[in-house]
Amino acid sequence: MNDSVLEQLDRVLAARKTAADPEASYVASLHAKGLNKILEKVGEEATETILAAKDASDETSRAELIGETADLWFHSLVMLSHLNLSYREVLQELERRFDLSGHDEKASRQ
Ligand SMILES: N=c1c2ncn([C@@H]3O[C@H](COP(=O)(O)OP(=O)(O)OP(=O)(O)O)[C@@H](O)[C@H]3O)c2ncn1[C@@H]1O[C@H](COP(=O)(O)O)[C@@H](O)[C@H]1O
Repeated sequence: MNDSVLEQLDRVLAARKTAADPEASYVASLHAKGLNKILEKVGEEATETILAAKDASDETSRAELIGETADLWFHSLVMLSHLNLSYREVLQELERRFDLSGHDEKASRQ
């Protein structure tokens, strides 16, 4: 597999935005319902992630936290796609902050 999962998902999300039946595709149904519905889902998944994290004591609940975080990331990607943005801009921003922080140098000095 050459492409990352994010890259592959990005392509699927782009295709669902323009050429998919909302009856057959969950992502197309979110786009058809509009930004407010997508933001509602992001909020719901963020709350579910927080609740799962507060209860992440054993293997089962930690697996639930991973699942909720995946739902949150997924719905955040749909939100970005709806607004003609993608994970790439977010990664660029994280890279920029990482470069600015001089992270490696600081850590090795401690
Ligand atoms: N990664 C996901 C993914 N993660 C979560 N979900 C869906 O997100 C929803 C999560 O919402 P909830 O847990 O609140 O469940 P719900 O009560 O059914 O949701 P609502 O009725 O409130 O909308 C579920 O319907 C999940 O199926 C996803 N749906 C799709 N994908 C990816 O998106 C691709 C395109 O999907 P389609 O557009 O459906 O073809 C797929 O190939 C997958 O790779």
